[in-house]
Amino acid sequence: ACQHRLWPEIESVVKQQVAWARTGIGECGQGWQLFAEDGEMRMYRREEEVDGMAVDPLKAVHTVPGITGHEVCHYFFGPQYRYDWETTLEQMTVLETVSDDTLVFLQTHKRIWPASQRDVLFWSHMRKLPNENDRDGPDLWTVVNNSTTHLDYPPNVGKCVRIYLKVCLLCQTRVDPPKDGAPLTRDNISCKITYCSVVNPGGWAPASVLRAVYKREYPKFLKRFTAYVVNQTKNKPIMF
Ligand SMILES: CCCCCc1ccc(-c2ccc(S(=O)(=O)CCO)cc2)cc1[C@H]1C[C@H]1c1ccccn1
Repeated sequence: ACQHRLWPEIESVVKQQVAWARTGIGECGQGWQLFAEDGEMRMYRREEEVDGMAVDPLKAVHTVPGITGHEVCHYFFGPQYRYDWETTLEQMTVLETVSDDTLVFLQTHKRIWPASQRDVLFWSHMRKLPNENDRDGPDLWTVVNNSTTHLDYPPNVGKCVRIYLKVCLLCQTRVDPPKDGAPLTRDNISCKITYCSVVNPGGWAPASVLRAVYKREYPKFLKRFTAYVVNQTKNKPIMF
């Protein structure tokens, strides 16, 4: 995979996205609005427009007991699970298997009235990262999704407007070992999740419609996805 045409871009985008995900909300400077809260989940957005279109950056943080960062990234990255948790997905195709940790997807999402239907073409890369802050702590895991091109699927040819996105899911496992030195169970682990996304809707869509869609869909997506991972892993050995 190191000699693949996408490799240089993957390297630089992953480093940039992970650094961005690691930057706390406070450090990011002002402009972040908390727009959704549910238990441990906090969702922030910043109102930004490009060519009159809302492309509001989103940053969500969540802590989920009983699962690891590797498990969260495994179920987010794997195409075989996506229809189970991605409610707005209409069609998903793996266009290219670059390597076992890098895929190219084409997805069409359900049309959201009154905007026209959207599709998105992106590479998706999953990677384990060394835990810089705590050398003997568990590693971090990340999945980065970044819009790309594919000669056979030029944008805006069919009925769908091509959107452009950059997404980073960064996961940090936390282990609280049992006092009595008993073996680890899922009661002793939790995962701190940071989900960052910037979605450019491609063609025109009213900012009010886009903002209403994001406000409704993002909290739903993160809650449904994390509940899915808890349910899929609860009777399986812990995947660190
Ligand atoms: C007028 C609406 C235009 C935008 C429609 C649209 C398209 C793609 C996407 C999207 C595509 C990929 C990702 S992901 O994180 O890489 C996971 C893999 O699927 C995430 C979100 C979102 C939305 C917007 C529905 C809104 C929405 C928001 C969160 C989740 C689902 N839907």
